[in-house]
Order: sequence, then structure tokens, then C-alpha cells
Amino acid sequence: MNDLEITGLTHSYGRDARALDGVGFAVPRGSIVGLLGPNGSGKSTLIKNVFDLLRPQAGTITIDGSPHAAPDAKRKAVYLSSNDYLPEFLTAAEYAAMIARFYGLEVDREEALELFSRFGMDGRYDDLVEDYSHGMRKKTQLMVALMVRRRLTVIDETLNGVDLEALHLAEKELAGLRDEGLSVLLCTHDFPVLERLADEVVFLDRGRVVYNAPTADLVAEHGSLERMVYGYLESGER
Ligand SMILES: Nc1ncnc2c1ncn2[C@@H]1O[C@H](COP(=O)(O)OP(=O)(O)OP(=O)(O)O)[C@@H](O)[C@H]1O
Repeated sequence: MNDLEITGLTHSYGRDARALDGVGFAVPRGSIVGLLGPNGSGKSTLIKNVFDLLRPQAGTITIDGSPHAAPDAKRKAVYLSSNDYLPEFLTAAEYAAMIARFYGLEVDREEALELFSRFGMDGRYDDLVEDYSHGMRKKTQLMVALMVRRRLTVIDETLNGVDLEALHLAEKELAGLRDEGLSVLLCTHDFPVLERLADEVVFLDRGRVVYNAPTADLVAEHGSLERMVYGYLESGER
């Protein structure tokens, strides 16, 4: 069973070259899949298609077996965007309650406070987002996703900008989601994080999948994910 399955996904903006050109891969249930690619390779376009913010021009996307635009599919996935935009006029508690309500859930305040404390934000849960630093906003996005614990969590470079301690904790929390049988699509350029955490890696370039294999196989073949990526980019294969 796949929590996310993409086949033949194609997307062009206007008449320019295709941002996505027949992309296909899956996020198997209970796994963490890393999504890698240089700037402009199509990662954000792919994620926007998955969350129905852009319409696929060809191809299919299913979430837990349902077409991605269906309400039941949307309820099963949560998206952490690469920016740190949060409603400034809400407290984190109000923001968490609002996101939870989208999924028909209620936040357990004790659990939320405990999470905030573990992520180094003790006593800040009822403060306005307006007063948060960039890293605190990124951590808030992550913690809210951990509170709602959806079948599929898609992280678009959200971990960039959090401090080392929070990153370490985030890795443990994401591994915890996997241990519960939930899935994560983790878009990051942090090669060591992917090598530690991702079961599989998808490497995109110019809207096409270049590599899609278990991380251990890619590391065994290329020495490291970093060498795989830079080796490919420096080669004449592009
Ligand atoms: N709104 C848009 N209008 C026109 N072209 C776009 C638009 N958004 C993205 N593109 C183009 O589509 C291609 C893929 O962009 P996309 O943002 O999906 O890549 P990315 O892998 O997420 O890049 P980055 O790592 O820089 O965030 C690029 O060539 C980009 O210029």
C-alpha cells in the first residue's frame, strides 16, 4: 500500500519547458522518502500538485488510494511549506486549534505544551506568532503537523532554519511517525539528514526523476548522496 502514488505527472507554466515531465514515484506506507533536486527541478511544483494548489495537466496522484483532490484524501495529508508564513494575529495555540479543526480534530493542550517545551519553546504557546523568530515559526509549523499526525506529512524544506537541537528532535519525531506506520515526504538538501532518515530517495532534475531507489542502495553505489548529486550535475548526463 502506498500513502502517496504519483504517475506520469506533467506540469508546464505557460509555453516554457515543462516544470514536471512524466514524474512517477511512490511513498510506501510507513516510510520516509526524501525528495532532492536542484533549484528549478520541479519540487515545489510537484508538492503544489499533490495538495491541489495546481492542477495536474497529465498524470495521476493518489493519497492512501484516493484521488488527491477528493475531500477524504485531503484530510489524510498535511503540508509544511518552505516559507514561515503564519497568521501573525493568532497565538500558536489558536493557530494549532485552527489547523486541527480543518481535520476535525482538537488539540490536546497538555500534549501541545509538552511538545513546545521539548522544542525549546517553553511558555510561548500562548504568545502571538507575531513575536516569534524565524526558527520558532518553523518549529511551530512542525509541531502542529506532529499534533495532527496525518497519514502523509509533506515537508518542503521546513527544517532549514531550525537550530541543531531542534533538528535532532525533529528527526526523532519524524522517525516516530514512521514507527506508527505514517509516512513522510521530506524535501531537503540536507544530505546527512536524508542518509540518516530516508528509506528511499527521489532525485529530480529538470522535471524528471533521475534516481529513485532505497537510500542504502544509492549510498552503496555512489558513496554518498552528496557524491551522487554532484557527480550527476557535473556529468554530461543532464
Ligand atoms: N508560477 C510560475 N510561473 C512560471 N514558471 C514557474 C512558476 N513556478 C515555477 N516555475 C518554473 O518551473 C520550474 C520548476 O520550479 P519549482 O519551483 O517547481 O522548482 P523547485 O525544485 O521547487 O526549485 P527550488 O529548489 O528553487 O525551490 C522552474 O523552471 C521555474 O522557473
